[in-house]
Amino acid sequence: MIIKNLVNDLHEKGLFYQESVFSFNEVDDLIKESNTRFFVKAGIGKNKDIDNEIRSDEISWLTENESSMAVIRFLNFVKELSETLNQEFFLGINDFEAHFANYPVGSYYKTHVDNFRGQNNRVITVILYLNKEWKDGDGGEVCIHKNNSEILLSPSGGSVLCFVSKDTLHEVLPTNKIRLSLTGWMLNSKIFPS
Ligand SMILES: O=C(O)CCC(=O)C(=O)O
Ligand SMILES: [Fe+2]
Repeated sequence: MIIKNLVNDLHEKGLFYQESVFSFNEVDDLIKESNTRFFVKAGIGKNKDIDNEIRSDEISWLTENESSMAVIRFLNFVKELSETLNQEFFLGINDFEAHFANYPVGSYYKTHVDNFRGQNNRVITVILYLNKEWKDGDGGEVCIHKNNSEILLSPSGGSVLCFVSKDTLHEVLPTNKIRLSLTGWMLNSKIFPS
């Protein structure tokens, strides 16, 4: 059901957001998994330049051989979604990349689209938020800029946000609490030179 709603919303609005897609148990397992991992400061663009003016989160990429059941559940969710999107819209999705992202207090990610200049192999962005008990005032909302309006969404635990990567301008507002997520991109292999 979730997958069907998700595909419909992506088709009609280029955007899907829903709370409680993953349970608090699943969120807990992913938080535990993130605590075992090594994070590095996130970079910008192909060269991974560090620029604290643009983004100040820390990330830990998933690898080819993840063994945590919680991560595998997330990957299976993405696989089912990619297969459905390919069947319905021939998007040619054939790969996936993802990282945990940890935003320390005060950090943010300024307005951007999710493709490096001259590349558009990121087709759909999928984010699972891992913050239990997120309240108004905690900041860290994701802000989507669309058709001259702004949509503010909470990074509350278990919520999933998906959008079309190439033309969705978005940003992460400064967070007042540590903010954790699992962020990924469904890829197709087409990379066009700039
Ligand atoms: O965590 C979010 O809400 C968005 C993160 C983001 O825009 C990115 O990692 O490209
Ligand atoms: Fe992004």
